[in-house]
Amino acid sequence: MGEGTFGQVLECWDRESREMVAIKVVRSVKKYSDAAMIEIDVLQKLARNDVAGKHCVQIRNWFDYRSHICIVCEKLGPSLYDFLRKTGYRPFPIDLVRQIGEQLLESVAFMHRLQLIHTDLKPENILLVSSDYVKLPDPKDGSFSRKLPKSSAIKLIDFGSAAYHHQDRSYIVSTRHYRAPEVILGHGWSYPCDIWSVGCILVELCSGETLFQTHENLEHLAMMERVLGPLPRHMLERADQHAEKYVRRGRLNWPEGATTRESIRAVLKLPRLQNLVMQHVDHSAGDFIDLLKRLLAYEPSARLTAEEALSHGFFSRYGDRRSL
Ligand SMILES: Nc1ncnc2c1ncn2[C@@H]1O[C@H](COP(=O)(O)OP(=O)(O)OP(=O)(O)O)[C@@H](O)[C@H]1O
Repeated sequence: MGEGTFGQVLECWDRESREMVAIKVVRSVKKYSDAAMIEIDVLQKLARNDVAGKHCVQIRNWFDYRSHICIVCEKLGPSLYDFLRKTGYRPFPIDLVRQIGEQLLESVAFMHRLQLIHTDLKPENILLVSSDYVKLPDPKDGSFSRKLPKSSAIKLIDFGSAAYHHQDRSYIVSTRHYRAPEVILGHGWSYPCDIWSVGCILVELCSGETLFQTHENLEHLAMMERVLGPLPRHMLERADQHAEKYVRRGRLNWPEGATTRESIRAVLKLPRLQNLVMQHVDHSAGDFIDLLKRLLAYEPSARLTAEEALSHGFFSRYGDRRSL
């Protein structure tokens, strides 16, 4: 069902419970086995606290097979990334973005209440519960070629990088595109780094494209400034020894520090957040833009918490319609 540096996820038939399950078979390398044991611990804690099992993938069992840690979980559907990829990166309608966004924030709020930070939220780690989809008429030509999930129900997976609030929080976290500015600038991080990732994910669902498509720190920060406005001086001035080279006289060293002309062009090509959203959303665009600005606030302490975000007008002003 999936493959990575950690090992493989296999679809299996559980003869005792008579159901299909997903088994994560971890490579027999100490680094990965240790991470898997942490993931098991987190999955068990989540399961104990989420009796209805609606926020996160449910662990069924685990065992050690010839020094491969195997984690047995309920079988879920495709990831949001897989769904987008298979449908040609076609943006999701705003009502679907709202339903997914609300559940995502509920799951993040649930983790944060348990003092857990996911640290690797991205469309690959958000799975649709069901693989069923509906075909809808394409507004352009009327053909039934537009695929959407039949149900918007989602759950989080991949707790291998989850961290407790009280742990050391100085190392680099998150997959590049979903990484918060305080992580890049080496300020240390906490719950707000998950919220930044949620902001990036919601933009991606509504546009079909990764918001910050980059592989380099300075270019990444320049992209943020292009979409969201200038980074505050006090944040730039607090950059650690690895990041101080991105700052000159209290501002981002851009475009002077760019490595190529393509890089400058890639940044210039990006629209402001407001324009980006307006290109894809008709109704409720105002509420959506306001929510995104608060999820993508540079200053971590100014960013909404998951709980606060759930009370935002983008969710409260519209009815809850789980299935389309
Ligand atoms: N319960 C599940 N049901 C269905 N598919 C799953 C399930 N768990 C994992 N997968 C698939 O396997 C992939 C890898 O799983 P997971 O993200 O847990 O591994 P990982 O080591 O953390 O991967 P990564 O290298 O992306 O961090 C997922 O992206 C998903 O496609």
